[in-house]
Amino acid sequence: MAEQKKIMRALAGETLDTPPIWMMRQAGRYLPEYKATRAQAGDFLSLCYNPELATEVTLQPLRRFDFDAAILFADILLLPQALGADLWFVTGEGPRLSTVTSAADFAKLKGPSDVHEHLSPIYQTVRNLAGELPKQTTLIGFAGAPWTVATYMIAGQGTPDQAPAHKLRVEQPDVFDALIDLLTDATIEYLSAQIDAGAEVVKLFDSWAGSLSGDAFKKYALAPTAKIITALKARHPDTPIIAFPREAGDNYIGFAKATGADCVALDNSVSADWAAAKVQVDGCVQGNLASRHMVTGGKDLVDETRAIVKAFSKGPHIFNLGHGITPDANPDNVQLMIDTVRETTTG
Ligand SMILES: Cc1c2[nH]c(c1CCC(=O)O)Cc1[nH]c(c(CCC(=O)O)c1C)Cc1[nH]c(c(CCC(=O)O)c1C)Cc1[nH]c(c(C)c1CCC(=O)O)C2
Repeated sequence: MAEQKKIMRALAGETLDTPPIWMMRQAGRYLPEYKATRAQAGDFLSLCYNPELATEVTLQPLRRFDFDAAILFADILLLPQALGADLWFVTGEGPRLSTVTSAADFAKLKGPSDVHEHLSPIYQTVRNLAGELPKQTTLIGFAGAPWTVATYMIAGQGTPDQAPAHKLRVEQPDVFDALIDLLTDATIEYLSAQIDAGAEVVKLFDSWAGSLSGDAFKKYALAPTAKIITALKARHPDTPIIAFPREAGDNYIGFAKATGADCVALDNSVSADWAAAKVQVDGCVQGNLASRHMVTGGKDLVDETRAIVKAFSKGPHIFNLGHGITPDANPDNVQLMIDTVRETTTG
């Protein structure tokens, strides 16, 4: 058997001497070459839907840095667009969507298996990448988790507290539940097609999971994730799945077991020592260096990177940031992080 890629070994539960590394938003505005390709595409969405240029920006960080994975260049909001929502990005502000706040709005959306034609350029990008990536590099596909995607569809934009989504959840539970169910089924379709196109791992981003608690967390973060993972495992039993219930806090405990995820990605609000004891006991974890170190660098970056590698050294671990790298980051700090991880022996 050919030697397995490091990420696949960690996801299978192996403890490695040095953890594999990749970085959320590794293709992005901190790289001048990304900005140049985005300008060539015209705007962010045109870049996402252009397989040739989306392939190019996915590969750009790998030319600079020896990462163990590439993540498909796309966005979690392409799925709502495929379901019929209007989507546009306001420069300097972020995404805007047509809103879903009533049964009538919901009725206008398409069905789960109607998404493929709209998303076919994304599948083409995955096919391109599967053919072009170096053989030691793992290709990660992704989607937003239903709750997080719903927060954008309901509010029509990002919100600090997800209040419009909570309001719909409480005041019109039938509409809210129908939207979560539709997103759950459409996400199964979308990720399954990414796997068919060549994604070796898929990741579910639940960026706003931390605003759910108690039964609401179980019903809208945990249960949809479990349903998606169960359906994907039935169709693609050998494809590992990473779940990222960001800022879940104590709800990280038991999340992998309850959902069937092969790996739980950790934000940087939890300490690595706590997560090693409470979360890594169930399997692979990913994370959890604060993104600000990619801006500030120096001794602080080195110390914190070493501490994270050490804390997770007794079990399977994929080194990553706790959230995406920001546009003001310095690429030299990314190299310093990689060098530090690989110089820190975990034995
Ligand atoms: C919530 C969310 C979105 N998108 C995503 C999430 C979940 C992860 C998270 O919490 O960050 C996920 C995402 N977005 C993007 C990727 C590509 C893969 C990667 O490099 O990680 C991934 C995995 C590209 C992107 N998605 C976006 C950019 C910046 C767009 C640009 O070039 O102007 C990139 C590279 C835009 C985007 N897309 C979204 C927002 C809120 C914004 C605006 C904020 C910002 O500008 O950073 C929605």
